[in-house]
Amino acid sequence: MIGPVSYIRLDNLAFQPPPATSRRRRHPAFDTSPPPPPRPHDLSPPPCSEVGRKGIRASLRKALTTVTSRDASLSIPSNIVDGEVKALSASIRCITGSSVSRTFRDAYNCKVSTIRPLIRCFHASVEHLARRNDEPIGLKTPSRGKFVKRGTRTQPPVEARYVPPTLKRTAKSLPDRTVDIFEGMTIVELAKRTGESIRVLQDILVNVGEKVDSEFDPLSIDVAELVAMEVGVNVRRLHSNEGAKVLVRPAVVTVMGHVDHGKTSLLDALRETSVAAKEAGGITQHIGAFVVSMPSGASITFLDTPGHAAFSAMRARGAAVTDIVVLVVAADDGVMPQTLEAMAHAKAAGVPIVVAINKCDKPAADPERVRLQLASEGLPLEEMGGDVQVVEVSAVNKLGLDKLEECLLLQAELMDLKARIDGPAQAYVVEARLDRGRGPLATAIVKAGTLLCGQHVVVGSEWGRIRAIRDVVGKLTERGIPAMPVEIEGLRGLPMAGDDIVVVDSEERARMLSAGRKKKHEKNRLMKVDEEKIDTLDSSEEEGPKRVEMPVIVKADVQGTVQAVTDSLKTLNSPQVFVNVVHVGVGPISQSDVDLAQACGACIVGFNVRSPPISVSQAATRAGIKVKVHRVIYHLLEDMGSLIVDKAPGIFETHVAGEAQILNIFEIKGRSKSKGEDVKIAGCRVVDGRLTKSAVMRLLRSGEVVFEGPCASLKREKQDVDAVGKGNECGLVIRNFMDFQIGDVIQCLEQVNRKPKFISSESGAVRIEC
Ligand SMILES: Nc1nc2c(ncn2[C@@H]2O[C@H](COP(=O)(O)OP(=O)(O)OP(=O)(O)O)[C@@H](O)[C@H]2O)c(=O)[nH]1
Repeated sequence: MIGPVSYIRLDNLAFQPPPATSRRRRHPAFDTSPPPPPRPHDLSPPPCSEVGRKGIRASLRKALTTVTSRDASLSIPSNIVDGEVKALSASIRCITGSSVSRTFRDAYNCKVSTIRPLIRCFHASVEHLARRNDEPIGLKTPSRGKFVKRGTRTQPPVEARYVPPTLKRTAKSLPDRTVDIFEGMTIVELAKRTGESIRVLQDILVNVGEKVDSEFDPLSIDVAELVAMEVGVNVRRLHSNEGAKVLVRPAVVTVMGHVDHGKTSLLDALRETSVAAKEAGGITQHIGAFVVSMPSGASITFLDTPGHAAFSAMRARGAAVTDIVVLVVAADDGVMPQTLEAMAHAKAAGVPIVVAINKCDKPAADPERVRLQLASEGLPLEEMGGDVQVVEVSAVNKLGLDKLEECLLLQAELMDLKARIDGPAQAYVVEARLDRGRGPLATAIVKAGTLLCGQHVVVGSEWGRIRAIRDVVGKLTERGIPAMPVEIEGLRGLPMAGDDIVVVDSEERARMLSAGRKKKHEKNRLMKVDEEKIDTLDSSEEEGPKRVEMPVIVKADVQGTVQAVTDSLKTLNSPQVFVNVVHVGVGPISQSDVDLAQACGACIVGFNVRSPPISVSQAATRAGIKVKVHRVIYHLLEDMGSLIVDKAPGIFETHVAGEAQILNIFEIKGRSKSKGEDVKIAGCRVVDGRLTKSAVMRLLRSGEVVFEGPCASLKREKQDVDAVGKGNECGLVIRNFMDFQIGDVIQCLEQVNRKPKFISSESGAVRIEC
């Protein structure tokens, strides 16, 4: 389970300016300082034997004091995970502007080989801390903090302190920079784009086992990606079309629109005119895409995943798979929230829209109203002088389909869609699933080049050698060409919708690139979890109740639904409960899911998967793990919503449970049980609700609160009672209060725990309201 991020503060350490001989890149904040005094002689490396004993933290502190060589209030997360030493190294780099090895070398002013034991000690200390820690994740690489200098140009800084970045800024430090890389680029070019020094890149090259003689030697695009990933930037692979054969390619089209406006019906109707239906006499289509051929010989590739989830997922990974969006709007219903959402998606992705006004056969159909609505939403329709084509169709009666196809062809022609057909393929995953017999299968759209059987590929962070390629009807084929939907077999793991497919030279390269991407992916994931936590943290801090975490494991039939379910679950995050998706996977719920759930106290959510085998269900029941399997996303969210509501601590509120009026006052001498003091009893009549003995009483006089305190005694006709209802008379004593007056009002205050509510809107959006 993820615990809160805690920090070991290394404050108040003595300021030790860097040595005069230091070759370290110095921070501007230190540039005005006088020549630093010679390095103290007592900086001898701590003995390695310290590691592993109780002095671990002290050893780390000492190592860091030495490394940073200055007053460093560096925050080191105490829950560093194994393998995250790099992140700590990054914070060292952030402070000193240099790598750990180099910082040590500079601090000791000697060769790295001489102080290697100290560096090892440092790494071992961190790793040991990581292993000892129960909280497995939650580390953030500190983003660059800033140095605050005290002192002026003439006066040397008396205090220079590294101010660690705030939690919020740290979490926002997700690597969002993307650089373009291409085959044959040099280290110099890569250094320019990534902003790293040539020297650092050369070191990384050596680490990844690549030998480059000169900084002007061309790098392969895979090596460039590996190096770029190591310095923490995202990459976009550019492929040159120079000298390649470029041909017109079919358009790839996605259908989007509001719930129930007829997306599936329209795709079904179009599919009937598709190649698959014609070739195989209407057999069930094999993969999540189909191709419609026109009499002119042109064709259109339709992606068979209506809805926004897959589209957003692809766009999030920068996969420009879709060329055109068909926006389906029901003629009777008009523009609805998800219509606008789809428009926004297409606009953000820069993808042109063709509008299909559906259900025109219905008596209540009003296509003109839809046109006006779309125009008022800023969509420049062709009929109104814009460039967005509109077609009236009826998916059920199959009317207007040929017109829609014509419009799509025209749009494709306007876009002049061309692709290189020679050379290594550039492709994107549309959908991925696990087949029992054939292993991971990915439906992909080739965007350029040719994908061949036998090629080594890296797909997202998975890799494999293509064992078989199948076309839309499941027929084996040797190659995949631009805009052709294919299913590939032979991957080692399951990729995700939107992942890119990269062809590499060898298995070794594929393994290496895949490992690099996995590492980066995991790092990003951890940072994202922190960012999500922090996003809703502010309000929870103000309101008081401590935020609890609900770990969840998501299993679904295909990768696209895994993503959709995960994204939907995140919408249920609230200041009181944080839904933490700790693991996702494709396929049925297995024993290992139950084991994981038990280890981290998670519940398991299955969507569109078979119920788990009896042995697995029994194991889950024994371990007290909640397993929820659903086929309708709304039911799943509703179910999870009630779990979240149960788990939420709620907010305690004071509630007036009853009201009484004082009619008489009795004074009894020496009656107090503890001290034998006098006691005053208020004789009251309950005028509203009820008074309970366990509650707090509030005394009001002329509407003003005079006193609040616990009830010391509540009696009815000399009998002690727990509660008195409306209309009854009673005698009441309030602890430490005797100044009753006839006519005063006594309110009975009870604490009520207000739990959050699960709210669902008409458009299907859900949320938890606190
Ligand atoms: N009369 C009429 N009904 C239609 C037409 N197209 C779809 N429908 C009906 O509208 C309902 C919803 O159609 P779907 O194709 O499931 O709509 P959808 O947009 O895919 O729905 P979601 O997948 O839930 O978002 C079904 O009952 C269809 O029969 C049409 O052209 N005319």
